[in-house]
Amino acid sequence: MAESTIPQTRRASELESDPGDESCAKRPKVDGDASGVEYATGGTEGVVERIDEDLAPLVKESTVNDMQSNSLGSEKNQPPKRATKKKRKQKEPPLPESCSAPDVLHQEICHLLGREAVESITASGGAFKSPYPDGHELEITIEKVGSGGSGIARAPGSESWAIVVPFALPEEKVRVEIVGRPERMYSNAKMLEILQPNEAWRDDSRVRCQYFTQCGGCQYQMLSSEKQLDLKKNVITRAYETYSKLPAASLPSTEETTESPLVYKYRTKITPHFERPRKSIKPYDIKDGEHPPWLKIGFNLVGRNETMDIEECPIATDVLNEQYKKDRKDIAQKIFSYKKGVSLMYRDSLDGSLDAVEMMSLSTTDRELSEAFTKHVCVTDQKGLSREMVGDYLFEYTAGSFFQNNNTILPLLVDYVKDTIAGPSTSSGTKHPTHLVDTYCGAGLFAISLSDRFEHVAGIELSSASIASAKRNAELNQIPPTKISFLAGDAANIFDVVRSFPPSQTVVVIDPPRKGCDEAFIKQLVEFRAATVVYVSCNVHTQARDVGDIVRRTEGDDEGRRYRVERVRGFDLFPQTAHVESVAVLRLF
Ligand SMILES: C[S@@+](CC[C@H](N)C(=O)[O-])C[C@H]1O[C@@H](n2cnc3c(N)ncnc32)[C@H](O)[C@@H]1O
Repeated sequence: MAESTIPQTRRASELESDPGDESCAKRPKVDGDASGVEYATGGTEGVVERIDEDLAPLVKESTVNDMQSNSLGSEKNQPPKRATKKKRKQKEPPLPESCSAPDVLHQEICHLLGREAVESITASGGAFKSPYPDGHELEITIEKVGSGGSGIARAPGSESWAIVVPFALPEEKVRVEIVGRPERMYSNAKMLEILQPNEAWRDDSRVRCQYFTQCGGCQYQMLSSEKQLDLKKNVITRAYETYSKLPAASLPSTEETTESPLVYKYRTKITPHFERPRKSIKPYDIKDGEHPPWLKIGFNLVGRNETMDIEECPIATDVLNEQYKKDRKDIAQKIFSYKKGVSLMYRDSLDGSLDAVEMMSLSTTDRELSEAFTKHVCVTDQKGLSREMVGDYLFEYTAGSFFQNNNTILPLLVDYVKDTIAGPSTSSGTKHPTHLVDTYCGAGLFAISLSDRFEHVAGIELSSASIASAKRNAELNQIPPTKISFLAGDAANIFDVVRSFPPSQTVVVIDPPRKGCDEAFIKQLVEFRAATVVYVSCNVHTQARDVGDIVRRTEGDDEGRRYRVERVRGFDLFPQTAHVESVAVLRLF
């Protein structure tokens, strides 16, 4: 197993091209070639770190400042206009793409201010006309927490403007400073002082990280676990209300969010980054142990595309922090040798010194005694091999490719899917489905973990590296190829492969990246009409959109076989942050 003390690095721009890292946008169209050919992809990652969804800029240019400077200037004292220099009309930025983080926030602001009011202000050209300039200080009372984790308030004395404040809680009276240009119907603000805390929710003694409120990674460290779980449940409910477009009566109540067994030290992958020194800094010998004050290695500052220096991350596992701290020293020593900015990768793995086949052949007692099942190491090479157990199954995958980032909650997630597949028992007893299709299967997490319940299992995944891992994982877990098969390709291609699977005895698991499923996939899924569909997602907004689409497409079916949403539940894969993993179960009736 590749385990390296020198971090293998690549530029942030390369990481950003990973398919799994795409933030939610318009439903993707299928690429020209959907023929089942292999697509070579790099590593993938379902959850984007460091994003502050509430503060993600809608547009870079054209805000009220520009518009006002164009419209408010008095004609009297202006020099005569030159006939050749025509004033360019400022265009308002387009609405954010449906389901994107800015759109989710926009919908929440519409809900707060009233949709009609927002529409009429937008029609009159006032959507970017803030009552406040950058730097203005004021006192406000927070009304709610947005899905991205920030507090949202109505501007005092104004029914038509909102203020978004990270780390502020409902009912809190806070003094804030407006930062930056206005966004559509709101200003961003930073909290200066909490004048009246929400004592029922806030307890700052819970905060474990010295960088909390500066780093953009966590939003909720001041909250109890129960409150975090509750907020995430509400995010799911709101997402379905807003994006599924299904009648409220047809939706089940969102179940209680499943808590992560570890709420700190759970994160098994982190990707801190740093920039090369500015050209104005002349190279010099850095003393042993010195960390130049201008060198920032870490994660983004909240709401900014700027790195802050971070020595450790308390939500990451111990082995990751140990290796990272060591590497920071090495990087500082040789910082002038870097010609480009670098994204580092740290992946927690079981120690790979014992051969995987040998490891899996150990008896239960020997497993309990063997370090192979307990000793953790840190893998820093994107192409290195990482290894982890989920329940009784062993998974190996290349460290830079997709694997879920919180090992402690995975058995709970897998068991929920397993139990829910069985369906409600009937008077004639429950007949368990016999066939499983795992789409967007990565290294085979669901296909392999659920395989003991099925006669035949098929998985599909775009990344050929992940498919190679899935095949190897099936072997390691002694699942014969006559029972399980994996295909590299676009998810929609699986429906050609599983023609022999009886739909009434088949479960389809869907676990796409943040952008959700494309139309070709949904169309074929609906045509296939599996008895049960389990949709796992790290972006509940695209999930709600897709689930609504699936259900609507089966309305009016001649044979009356429609999908209904039977269950929806969140899993807290990312405690202390506003992210939630959501599982929806659709059953054909
Ligand atoms: C959120 S991950 C889920 C992986 C896996 N189910 C797991 O839990 O480990 C999404 C996966 O979808 C893959 N993917 C992205 N676009 C795809 C497509 N069009 N067809 C098939 N797989 C795709 C990514 O490579 C990534 O492995």
